[in-house]
Amino acid sequence: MAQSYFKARVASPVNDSFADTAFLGLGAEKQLKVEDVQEAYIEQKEKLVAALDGTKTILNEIRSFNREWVVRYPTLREQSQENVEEPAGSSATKRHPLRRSLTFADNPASETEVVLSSPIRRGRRSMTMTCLSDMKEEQLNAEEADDSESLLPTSEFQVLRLDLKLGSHSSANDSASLVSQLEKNSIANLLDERITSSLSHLDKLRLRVEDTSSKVLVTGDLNSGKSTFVNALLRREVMPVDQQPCTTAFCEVHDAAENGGTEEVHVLKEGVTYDVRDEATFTRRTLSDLEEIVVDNEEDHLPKLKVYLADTRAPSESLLNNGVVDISLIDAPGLNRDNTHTTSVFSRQEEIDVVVFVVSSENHFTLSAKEFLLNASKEKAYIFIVVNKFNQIKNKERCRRLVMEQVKEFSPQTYEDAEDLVHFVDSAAALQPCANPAFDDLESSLRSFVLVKRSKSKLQPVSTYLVKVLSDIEFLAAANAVVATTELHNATEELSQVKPVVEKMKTESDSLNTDLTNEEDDRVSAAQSDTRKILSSALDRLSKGLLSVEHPSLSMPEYPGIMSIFDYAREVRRVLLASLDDAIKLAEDTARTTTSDGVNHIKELGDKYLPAGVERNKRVFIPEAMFCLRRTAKGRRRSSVGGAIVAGGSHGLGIGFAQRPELLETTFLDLFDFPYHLWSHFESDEKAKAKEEEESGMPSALSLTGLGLSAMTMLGGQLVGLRGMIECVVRVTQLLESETAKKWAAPVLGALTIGLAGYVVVELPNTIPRTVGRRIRAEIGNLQPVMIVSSGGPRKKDYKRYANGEDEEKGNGEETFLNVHAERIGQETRKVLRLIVWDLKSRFDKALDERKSEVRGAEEEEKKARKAKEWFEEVGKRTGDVRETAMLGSVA
Ligand SMILES: Nc1nc2c(ncn2[C@@H]2O[C@H](COP(=O)(O)OP(=O)(O)OP(=O)(O)O)[C@@H](O)[C@H]2O)c(=O)[nH]1
Repeated sequence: MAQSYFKARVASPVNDSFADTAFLGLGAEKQLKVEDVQEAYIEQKEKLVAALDGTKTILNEIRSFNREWVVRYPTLREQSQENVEEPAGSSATKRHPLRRSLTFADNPASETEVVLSSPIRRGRRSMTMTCLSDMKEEQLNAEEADDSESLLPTSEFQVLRLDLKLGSHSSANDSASLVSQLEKNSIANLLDERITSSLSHLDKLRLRVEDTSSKVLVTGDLNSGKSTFVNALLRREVMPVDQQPCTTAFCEVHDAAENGGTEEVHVLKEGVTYDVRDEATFTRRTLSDLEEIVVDNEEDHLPKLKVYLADTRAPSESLLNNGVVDISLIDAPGLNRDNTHTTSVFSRQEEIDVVVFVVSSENHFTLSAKEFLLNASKEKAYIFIVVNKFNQIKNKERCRRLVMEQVKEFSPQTYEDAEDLVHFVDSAAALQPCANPAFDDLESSLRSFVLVKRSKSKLQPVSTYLVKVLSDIEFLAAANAVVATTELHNATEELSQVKPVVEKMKTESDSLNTDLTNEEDDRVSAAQSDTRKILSSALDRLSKGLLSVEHPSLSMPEYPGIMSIFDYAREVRRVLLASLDDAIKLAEDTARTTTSDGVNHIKELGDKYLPAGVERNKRVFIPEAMFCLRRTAKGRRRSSVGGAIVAGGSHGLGIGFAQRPELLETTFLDLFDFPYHLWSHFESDEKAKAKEEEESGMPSALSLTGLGLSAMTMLGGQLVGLRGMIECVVRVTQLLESETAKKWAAPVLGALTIGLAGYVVVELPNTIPRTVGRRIRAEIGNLQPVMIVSSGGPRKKDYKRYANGEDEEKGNGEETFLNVHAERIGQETRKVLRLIVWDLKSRFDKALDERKSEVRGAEEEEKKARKAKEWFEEVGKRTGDVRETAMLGSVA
């Protein structure tokens, strides 16, 4: 297997084993070692390829996971001792060395205390993070002990770093303003872009690892002697050399064997992939054209050349024709020529395996040189340094010392291996035929670095990059696992609070409905029955000649004397009717109180059934608004708006009966309730007949007789009680039939007349209120018309029922009166209660729906957070494993 990595045998006529040892310039006894190195290289290369693929898979997974769960970009900060609060009950006296403050770019103000930990797995460590609040003291102590023997894991981004200008120096205000600019999603997008570019770099690295050839980039400051150095390696003056800056192209020097043994120059065409066998991809030129092609090109157009050279030297001496791997030497433009050139060189260094940096011993490292080297050392731990033009330096030791100090600064690992990697030579002298041991030593080291230590020169950069990316992923995964754990806790906590509320509300929904229905029905029934009681008692009192209800502003009129008896009867009628209005008002006031109690109780039910945090009904109930007229938009008074019911027609409430002209009409019957007296003496059919007459308004013969007698007695200047008058007529008739009686008739009649006159004078003032009251009570059923109006307009049915009791048993108008008012007041009560009941029900239903959706949301969050937590933990572990593979692959 190792053989396949040796240079194509067609180009090397010697046998394998001889070639391997001889070409490498090693003794035959070292042959075994070379093969071992090749074997190890292949093994390491395969591991690295696996690690590369594993890393790509993980990065791709993070990208797609980033779409469903926004991956957060974390920052870890050391804490100052005084800011640290120990967890309650902790006896720890000193702060945990791995304790950090975890913040996120999208919310820098919020910090989570975490402890980094590195569980030992197969001898390697991979980072995990635990919230301090989730850790027990023993765990803290164990971590501390563990840490004392180990290195801290990487906790800062190296490759996936986003330039968000965040850091320990940013003030709280800066952070706060940053939050508004950098939302979670935009940071996630930036991270996605960073991952994408890292993925494309991994692709390049993979190609490089798979590529059996090695690319050696020769770069350095302008005029430092790069072309001279390449010529010295080739022992030919091929690359144009000038005292003034001249190289303005990338010249990639290959063994002519790769071009069928022909020495020539291929100028690559832009935009097409170069193929040595496809002339369409390049322009063929001769070596003598090289100077013309390389020198003075436009700044924005640096041609790429393939220069094929036949190195006539033995494979043991030649770098190009080495018999092991295809090597290409790239002569690049000087770094500090201008920006365009420098940037181009910077970008090329990513795809090459070995950087040979040529520095003039006269100038040491310039600023651009240091910048380039610092950048290159991020990936390439080892850099081959050629300190050129060394012969002309007088104080060579000082030059060595100063150069080495600088090397140590930008690449400590190169400094460690300085004997092999840093060479002080004179390239120009190497082109002379005389011996140049320093350059020979450099050449041997470079051959060894490129050929034998390929794992160091070719694989190490890949491994270094991979380890950095994987450490970043571990950090990212660990921090996001903390976020997911916190979100999981939050969701679980929210669920534990909201779920019981929803369950309670679900079970209580029915009982709330029952309570509300009962409350409404009970209050309406109470209002109706109170109305009945009040009005029924009012009618009873009326029939006894008393005010329906006691009222401070209402009293029975004084009896003015017999001469104003009609006026008295009219006034009595008006006062009694007004008192009936008061009774209705009293019934309404009682209903107001009942409704008010109902409203308060419903509010209490709201407090009982509505969960905390739900806004209560803040509307204030105004009882006075019940049974009130409201004005319409046009200013017309409506008998009812919103269900107010008007008793008393267009006169409105409270001035109903007492203002109705037909009710105020006073007749002789208010003085002598003739039918009433007749009922006491005649059979029931007569009673009905009389009542019928009264109702129809057509007096019968009897009532006419009564009327006639009343009129007669009034004409005589005296009033006689009806009962006495009738009795008198009956007795007189009986007496006239006997002779004895005829004798006594005249004196008896005279006495009777006197008695009757006395009775009228004394009794009549007392009987009028009773008579009028009884008559009003009887008239209640015949009221014409009483407007019963609801919010939907007049209700004909009620109108009729009240008007003539059509639906009721005839003559039961009083019952109808009670029913209509009980129903009216009940309706108004129900209307108010129903509104507040509806409000409470809707609040309850809305709150239940909201909490149900909160539960659904929290369940979804919990599910997502649990999945994310498990996912990040799994990715963290997997990344740790891949990192181990990547690190194993780097053994030189
Ligand atoms: N004495 C001495 N002169 C050298 C050495 N190397 C290069 N020079 C001279 O330095 C000058 C520049 O050499 P180049 O090889 O063209 O330098 P370069 O770095 O390729 O130049 P650019 O490609 O233009 O950046 C030439 O005059 C060389 O002769 C050396 O090792 N010793």
